[in-house]
Amino acid sequence: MTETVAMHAPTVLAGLRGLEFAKGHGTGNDFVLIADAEGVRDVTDEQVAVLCDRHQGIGGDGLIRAVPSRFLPEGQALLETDPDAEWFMDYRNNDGSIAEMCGNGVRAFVHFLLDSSLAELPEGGSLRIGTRAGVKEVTRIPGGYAVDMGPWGFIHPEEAEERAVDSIVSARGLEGERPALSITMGNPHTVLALAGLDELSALPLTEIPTVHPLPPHGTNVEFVVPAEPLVHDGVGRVSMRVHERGVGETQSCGTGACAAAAAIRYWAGPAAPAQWQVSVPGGVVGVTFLPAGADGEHVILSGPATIVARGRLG
Ligand SMILES: N[C@@H](CCC[C@H](N)C(=O)O)C(=O)O
Repeated sequence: MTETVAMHAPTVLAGLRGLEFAKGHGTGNDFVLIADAEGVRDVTDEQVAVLCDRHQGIGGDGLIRAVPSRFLPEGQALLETDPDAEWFMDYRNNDGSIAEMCGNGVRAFVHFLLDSSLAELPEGGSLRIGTRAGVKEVTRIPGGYAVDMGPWGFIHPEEAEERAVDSIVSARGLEGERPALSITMGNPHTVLALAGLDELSALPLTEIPTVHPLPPHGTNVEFVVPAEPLVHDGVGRVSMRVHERGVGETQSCGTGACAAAAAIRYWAGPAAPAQWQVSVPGGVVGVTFLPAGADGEHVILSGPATIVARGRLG
């Protein structure tokens, strides 16, 4: 569906008058997307926050600017070793803060490039996309996109390897402090397992959970419940809700789903499968762990991406 939306932009948006945008999502994780082919639309933190506001703006969990890598210092650095990374995903959380990576966002980003005729991609073909967490290869698959998210890692490797948990989380509505594991997917995540789906659905997630020790740049927090049985037809299954850094609760988090699967798989031990299905309030995403290479175990995230509307700022 394509429709035109006219906004009465407050003063803060005055400089963006006439800017074309799209609204898209991946499993309910929603974004305002803008194309900046000339590298001239450096949206301020305040403008991001207003555009993403669900009452005074367009509304979204984040804003994504599609800009040629050559216009950003971070992008130029990537082009030196990866000249195919023509486009850069400039991702911002809905409070205006910068995040290194967004798994649902990078699928929506590629879908937006195709929908805007800024790139072409046959099914089975791939694009290399610059992000603040390095270049990600995005492959078009039936019904969506599969992203090589790069290797996962522990944020506190010594503690994680010694005790299988490395931090403590408390959250409103959750009884007591719970052990957790902090994992990087380029951006930070802290994963804790709950007793069951009742406990998961009862969480209000209206306040930022407390994590100790807090990773240096804050963290996204994933509350997960492994399915029973955990593995069905060779696929591991987990339900997840997330409180995102710089956003609040979202319907889905792609990097969070990868971190959740990595934690549950680590806790389950060496017999755990490589393929996982992560159910989130906004749908289901797939997570697959590739055999370990020189830089660790790469994680493939797969799922849909949709553009629901296009418009122009008034
Ligand atoms: N929803 C995203 C993650 C977005 C960034 C996150 N809030 C952070 O600050 O790290 C995803 O799909 O990965």
